[in-house]
Amino acid sequence: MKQFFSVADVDDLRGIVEEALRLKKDPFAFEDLGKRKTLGLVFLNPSLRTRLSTQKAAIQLGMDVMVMNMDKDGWALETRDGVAMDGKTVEHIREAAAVMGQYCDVLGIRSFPKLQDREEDYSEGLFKKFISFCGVPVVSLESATRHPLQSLTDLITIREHWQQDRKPKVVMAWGPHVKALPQAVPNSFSEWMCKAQMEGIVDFTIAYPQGYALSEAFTPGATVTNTLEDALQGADFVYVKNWSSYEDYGKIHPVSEKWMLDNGKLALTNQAKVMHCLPVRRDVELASEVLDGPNSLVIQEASNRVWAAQAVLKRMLEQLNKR
Ligand SMILES: NCCC[C@H](NC(=O)CCC(=O)O)C(=O)O
Ligand SMILES: NC(=O)OP(=O)(O)O
Repeated sequence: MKQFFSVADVDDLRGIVEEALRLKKDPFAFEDLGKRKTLGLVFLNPSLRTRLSTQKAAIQLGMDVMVMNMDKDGWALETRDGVAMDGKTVEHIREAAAVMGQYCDVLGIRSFPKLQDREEDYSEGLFKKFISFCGVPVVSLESATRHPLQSLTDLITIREHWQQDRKPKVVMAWGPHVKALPQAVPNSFSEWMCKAQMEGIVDFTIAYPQGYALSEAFTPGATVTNTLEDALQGADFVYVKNWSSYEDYGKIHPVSEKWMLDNGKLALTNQAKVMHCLPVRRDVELASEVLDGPNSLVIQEASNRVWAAQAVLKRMLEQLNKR
């Protein structure tokens, strides 16, 4: 694996999930694979889970890890080409990425969308430039439009909690929030679930209020509804997430119906397990009675971030060692 940016970088969905679950059973089975290899994690935005789980995964593979909080500790980064840097930016991504590629064998980068210009965000310009200038394999730690380590984790978590013969009904349900959030997590979850649906692993439904449709590029084959109660009927997993409007890009539309998942709404499901990528705003996005209740998987889900990252890094190291 040379990059991990989207579901398209994985050619065997079932295979990578089983690989991650084997690593969970035997975390140090490949502790020499990453010996004398360095992982660099570059953050342009905050992170708890991605930062710690990816470090832990790398350490368990024997790698050394360096973390750069570019937003706080780095020079102000210029990403545009063809501009004289006579303003606030100090260093161009061309040099910054190339230099980090000299120090590291694998790099990860987190860069959220600005939510101002849809075309700019959805072009993934910063991520693509980082890949082309650093010259080493790159793992997305959440880009403008996707969060593949989270989505792989989510598929692993569903697989782990589903032992029945029939396919589980997985519902991604929009939840309220106080501010405009990216579409990266829901785009990515949908992209992974649509592929899983095509491979006969799940049935996938998305529920959101009017005005919150995602880009159709991320939802091929998904069942879509604007009624939360309809979606929840018979659900085996409910994946709660807020996102801002894609159509009216980055905006929040007032929603009159109650969209926060609480125990009353959860009762409509097939005793569904409840998932969320975290961080979550309690009693805004998701009721604390659900988060603290027996159906919540959020902590196991966060725990599984380690195995998703370890499976991805293992594949990258195997590719590097072939050279
Ligand atoms: N990495 C997981 C989610 C990150 C981000 N959430 C946030 O920015 C939450 C911010 C807040 O609640 O103020 C998102 O939704 O894409
Ligand atoms: N779920 C997730 O990516 O969490 P962090 O933003 O804390 O890394």
